[in-house]
Amino acid sequence: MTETQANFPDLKDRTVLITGGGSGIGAALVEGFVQQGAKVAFIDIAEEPSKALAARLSAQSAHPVAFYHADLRDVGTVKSTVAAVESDLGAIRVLVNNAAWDDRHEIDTTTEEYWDNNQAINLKQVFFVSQAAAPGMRAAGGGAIINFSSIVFKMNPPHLSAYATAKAGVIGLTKSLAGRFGPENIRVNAVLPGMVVTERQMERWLTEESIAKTIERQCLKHVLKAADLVGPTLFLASNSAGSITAQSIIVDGGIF
Ligand SMILES: NC(=O)c1ccc[n+]([C@@H]2O[C@H](COP(=O)([O-])OP(=O)(O)OC[C@H]3O[C@@H](n4cnc5c(N)ncnc54)[C@H](O)[C@@H]3O)[C@@H](O)[C@H]2O)c1
Repeated sequence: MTETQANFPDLKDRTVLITGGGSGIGAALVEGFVQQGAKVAFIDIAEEPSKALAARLSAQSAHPVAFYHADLRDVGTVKSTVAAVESDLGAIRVLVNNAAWDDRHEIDTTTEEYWDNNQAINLKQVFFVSQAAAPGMRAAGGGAIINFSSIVFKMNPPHLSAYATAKAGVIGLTKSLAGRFGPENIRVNAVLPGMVVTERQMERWLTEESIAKTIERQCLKHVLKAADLVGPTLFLASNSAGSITAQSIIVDGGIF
């Protein structure tokens, strides 16, 4: 794990919204922005771990960490939750679209309902959260949106067709939003993690053997942890990346 010691003074007191901030990479991002002195809000569907995280970090934060319980698949809920964040913390200047659901499925048995649900969490909400946050960013003079994609869509994954489709879509969406919002000083970039070993990944998909196989493919021979995504995300959110937009940064230890 690489710990970030970076300090981005312009992130201090900035309103930051992170989707899926209750666990895994999202929770590390919430903590990373808190350490910069930002006003951090996060949305998650998982209530208990999110409440615990917000309580733990609020105790060490310059600003209380605000958790909003919401299901991002519902566009009406997205709109009302973003409006609540703005009303409580002011215009969102940094948006990190991190929430996702990396479920595996068989092509032969995939239903229309499954497909639509998968796109709703992995792609559709990324557009609608961005749409909801953009007017406030624009009125405040600009901002940064960071969308979480994945390297997996480049790897021909046999059981992830819906997720891989959505994650490739996130790249297209990133470039389109960057084109539309650039004149308004809103930068939009994507981050593509490789294999990041989180508690959930260990519970659901990873084994010691599969981890070893991936490390073999990486140039860097260490296991990537959630904290490894914090530095690149802070950088893209900060004024240090002020001329970077419409880009994708791969954080995979050197598989691609
Ligand atoms: N972990 C990895 O190896 C890896 C690899 C490549 C890309 N990524 C991407 O990085 C991001 C974070 O990955 P992670 O492994 O921490 O993900 P995760 O699945 O562990 O966490 C995602 C968070 O989103 C929340 N969430 C899920 N559905 C929701 C909904 N309908 N409404 C609101 N919140 C919801 C979950 O409760 C969870 O807290 C994701 O976009 C993922 O696709 C992760």
